[in-house]
Amino acid sequence: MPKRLIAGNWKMNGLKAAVSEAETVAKSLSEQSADCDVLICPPATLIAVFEEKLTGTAVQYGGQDCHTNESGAHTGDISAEMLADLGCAFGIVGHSERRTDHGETNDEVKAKAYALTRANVLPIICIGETQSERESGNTLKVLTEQVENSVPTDLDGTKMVVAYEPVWAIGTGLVPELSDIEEAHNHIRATLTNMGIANADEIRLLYGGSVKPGNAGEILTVSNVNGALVGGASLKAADFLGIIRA
Ligand SMILES: O=C[C@H](O)COP(=O)(O)O
Repeated sequence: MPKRLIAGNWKMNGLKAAVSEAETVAKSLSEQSADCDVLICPPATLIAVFEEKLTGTAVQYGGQDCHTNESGAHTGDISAEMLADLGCAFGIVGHSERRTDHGETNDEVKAKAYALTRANVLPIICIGETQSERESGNTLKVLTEQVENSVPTDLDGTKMVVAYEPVWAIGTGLVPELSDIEEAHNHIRATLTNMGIANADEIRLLYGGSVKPGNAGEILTVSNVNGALVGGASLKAADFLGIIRA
């Protein structure tokens, strides 16, 4: 079974003072190690501060998005190489907020995953159904389509992470039944295997959507759940540590 990954996504939250929360997490892990990898993806404005404060600690850090090109005239964008330059271990791509706010397609998400791989940054590829897709009984169909079209087939399974985030569970306090999470994760694993991806059984499948200290323990026991992608609860060290220790 792959080593668990507990990843925090700060989204568009956090000024410089917030880095102390990440430092508190790192200090706690130095006093008592955790049986999982720990990652925080701050806003791009803080990545250089993370490099300064967290290099050499047990807290890895990463980006929330990247451009597909290495450099060029793309105002406001950041390349995978720029993330690598600051020591980012991972990069999130295809988060539902990027798909919604910026109209990102599966093809673009896949291209971004390749860009990260080019720069030796591990992609965390996000997928997940909307509420209406779930209500119309199309959850597994949507997941199949997203996995088949967002995940590169020629990357080794140890070199990527897939995050299942039901869109309706993000930031709402709503969480699927554990049996629904299990069905989705088993389906995602089977789809990745059917795609012929090498070491598909080693791909870490994260669950994301209203993960809190109080529900993380049971979610992390679900078959084929190899970690969590945490939004709101990753902003405060106490909450994030509660999930890491769950
Ligand atoms: O990337 C993280 C997810 O969108 C989950 O966010 P949340 O934990 O605030 O629901």
